[in-house]
Amino acid sequence: TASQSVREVRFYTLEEIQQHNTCKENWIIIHNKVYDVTKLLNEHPGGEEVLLEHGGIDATDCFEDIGHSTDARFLSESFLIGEVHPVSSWLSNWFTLCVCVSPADIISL
Ligand code: HEM
Repeated sequence: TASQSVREVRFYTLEEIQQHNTCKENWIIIHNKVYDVTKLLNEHPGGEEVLLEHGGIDATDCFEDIGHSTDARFLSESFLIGEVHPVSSWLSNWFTLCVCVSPADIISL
């Protein structure tokens, strides 16, 4: 039916994404999209270390610096679970610009 073809976007705040950075789960952010790469860890050709290092945070620069192939980008789709909530993302950028700290630092206080 028509309703089934509509893909809903699940939004996550940066705080929620951080909460899934545990020894059991590994969520990362690439271009404002959220990926649960827990099941990729063992199979990632670049190793699990780089993914773990970016758990709960933005891995866009690292992902792009490596120059991932088209295949890798296609593969990433299967780990996509949502997007960073726009307000959360905006606030984070604002904090980083104006206060030179990330909200994650404040939350951890
Ligand atoms: C959903 C996310 C990701 C997927 C599906 C993925 C997939 C892949 C694949 C298929 C390769 C083999 C080379 C290629 O096809 O381009 C690769 C290599 C690599 N990836 Fe990823 N990757 C992801 C995220 C990341 C992130 C976030 C980082 C860095 C923090 C990273 C770092 C690397 C490195 C260092 C290599 C090795 C490059 C080399 O040996 O020349 N990857 N990845």
